[in-house]
Amino acid sequence: MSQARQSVAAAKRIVVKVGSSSLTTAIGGLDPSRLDALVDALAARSKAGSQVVLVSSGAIAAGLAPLGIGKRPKDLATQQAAASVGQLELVHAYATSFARYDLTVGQLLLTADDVVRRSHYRNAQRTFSRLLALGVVPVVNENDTVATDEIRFGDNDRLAALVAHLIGADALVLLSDVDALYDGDPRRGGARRITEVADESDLADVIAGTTGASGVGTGGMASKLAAARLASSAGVPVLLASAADAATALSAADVGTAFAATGSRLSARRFWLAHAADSAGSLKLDDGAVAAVVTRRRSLLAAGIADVAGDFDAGDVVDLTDLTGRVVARGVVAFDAVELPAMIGRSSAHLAPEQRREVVHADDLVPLPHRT
Ligand SMILES: Nc1ncnc2c1ncn2[C@@H]1O[C@H](COP(=O)(O)OP(=O)(O)O)[C@@H](O)[C@H]1O
Ligand SMILES: N[C@@H](CCC(=O)OP(=O)(O)O)C(=O)O
Repeated sequence: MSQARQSVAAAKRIVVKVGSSSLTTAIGGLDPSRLDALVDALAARSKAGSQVVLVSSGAIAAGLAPLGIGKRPKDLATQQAAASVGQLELVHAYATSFARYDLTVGQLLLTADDVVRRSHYRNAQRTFSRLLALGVVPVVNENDTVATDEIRFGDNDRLAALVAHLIGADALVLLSDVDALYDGDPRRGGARRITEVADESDLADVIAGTTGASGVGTGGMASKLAAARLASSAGVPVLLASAADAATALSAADVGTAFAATGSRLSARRFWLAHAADSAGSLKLDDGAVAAVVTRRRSLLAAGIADVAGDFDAGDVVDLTDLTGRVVARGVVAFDAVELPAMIGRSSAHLAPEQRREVVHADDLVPLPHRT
């Protein structure tokens, strides 16, 4: 059995994400028998001593039937109305279902702001940890009713990966309507199941579609793959499996696709910087500066900057790119955007005394893995 599967089986703290398509019926609305089957598996895990956090989609899908709407609406206002009605149905169904095992659920609705702003990030961390200490099963979703297009996570796979790191989970399980990652969309036939992903090379031939079969979810396999990469590169092993296989998936059986943790666990601050924070602009680095910050983990000095874009203030997060525009790192910038153009390309000796300091300090800088 692979290390990743063992980690899922042994995880003391585990985040499980389930997609809309795994909770709803073909004619719309929640499917109580599928929801109960999922809760059976999660409750068993909880009774066995693990802390379980459930990230559940399905608010919009669950709201369609009560509102007499036939298919997933395209406009944001109707999606929000459906989520408003559906989220209530969803948590009520979970509360009732977990109560069969004397387990209490708590609802946590997050917006992107809750992880983008550092003070909010810490606050969310505290809430999770208190809920878990109290033996509650947190049921998490995006706060769809207030999220606007600009501030949306947009997909719960990413939200689940962020939550897994936020709470220091030992493993992340992504449950869907498909039983594994394949090298191509299995609906087309001839696709091969990927059982283990040890590193990026195992994903070289994989084509992940951006739409699901059900029409009720978002993002398709592409968003699951992105989330699995995000979590595994930050030290959290991931198992992607079918919701119908939840019980076996949680007990290390050979189902689904297991992603080994590739990177080391980042501190909460570095993870936030790399994956959650909004970037307010970018700095284009020459080759020497890229090598200095990415390979040698040095601070970024004005001399290595070739160009500045965006309207940021000192203290904002910016992307650092190479000369081709590829993002190689992110960091907290120490100068306002208006001040930098006159400084870039100059060595310290040619800068005013108050400008002779790092533009991005090494402690505030995270290199990003190269993605093809
Ligand atoms: N390479 C792939 N491997 C597996 N499934 C894929 C792949 N490419 C596309 N898909 C499709 O993605 C779907 C899962 O996405 P989606 O329905 O959005 O899930 P959920 O609602 O669980 O978030 C599968 O049903 C499958 O048809
Ligand atoms: N927050 C939305 C779900 C968004 C989402 O990512 O959906 P899915 O692709 O089914 O996991 C909802 O509850 O309807």
